Amino acid sequence: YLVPVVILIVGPATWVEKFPEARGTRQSPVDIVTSRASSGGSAPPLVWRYSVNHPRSVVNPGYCWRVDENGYDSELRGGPLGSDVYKLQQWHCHWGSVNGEGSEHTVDGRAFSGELHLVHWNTSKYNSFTEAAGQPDGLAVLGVLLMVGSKHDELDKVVRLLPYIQHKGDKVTFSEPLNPANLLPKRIAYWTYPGSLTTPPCTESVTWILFKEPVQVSAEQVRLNLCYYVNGKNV
Ligand SMILES: C[C@H](CNC(=O)c1ccc(S(N)(=O)=O)cc1)Cn1ccc2ccccc21
Ligand SMILES: [Zn+2]
Repeated sequence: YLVPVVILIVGPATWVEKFPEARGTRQSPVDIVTSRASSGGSAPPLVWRYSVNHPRSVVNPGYCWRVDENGYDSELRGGPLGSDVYKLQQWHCHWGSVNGEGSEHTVDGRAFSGELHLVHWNTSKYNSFTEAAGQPDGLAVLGVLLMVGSKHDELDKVVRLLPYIQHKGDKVTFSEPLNPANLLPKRIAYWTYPGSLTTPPCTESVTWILFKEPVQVSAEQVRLNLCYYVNGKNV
């Protein structure tokens, strides 16, 4: 007898049907082929300043976790961003189900255990994040590659709250001082390219800035991230 084979394609391959942007010319993530990257030339330095003492919310959006900055002031400018000033809207992470394959971007074909995204929007040109999210120069995302190593103290301020947001839509607000700049690597060399949101609607509105140096997080911190987002606890 013939076994009915139902191939359920719910991943990126079907996104094009619902989100025409996903068929675009600047889709993210990409594999960074380091030999083809040009040197930065005379780009101005990338500069950032974040607010530390304000209430933040950790949300379970249904994949990994997201920290909302709740509109508090911050600035990202310079580098590939021309003369525009961008503001941090939220930051979130992407983990894989198995250690060592969670990152979205790969470097010379190599994946990392996870990837942190600090999402900024262009306040020089647009009036809201949602408006900016639809514009080619609307967003700038700092990408940080995560690898298993020593425990990350700043990230732990979020990881220790994960048990309280086990289900999709859960949200917990905390006011412990936290400096997003401490999530970035010590050396700030980066690759940059014009890309898109990596999740639907995959809008081509992101100037990607991916730091070359990975940041270390402990195996326990990866496990905690995984156990709340892999066993379907957040559905
Ligand atoms: C942005 C909004 C929801 N998506 C995001 O905020 C988002 C941010 C960063 C990434 S990543 N992984 O690339 O850093 C992915 C998604 C979708 N959305 C809602 C209204 C709206 C209007 C135009 C375009 C998109 C719009
Ligand atoms: Zn992301």
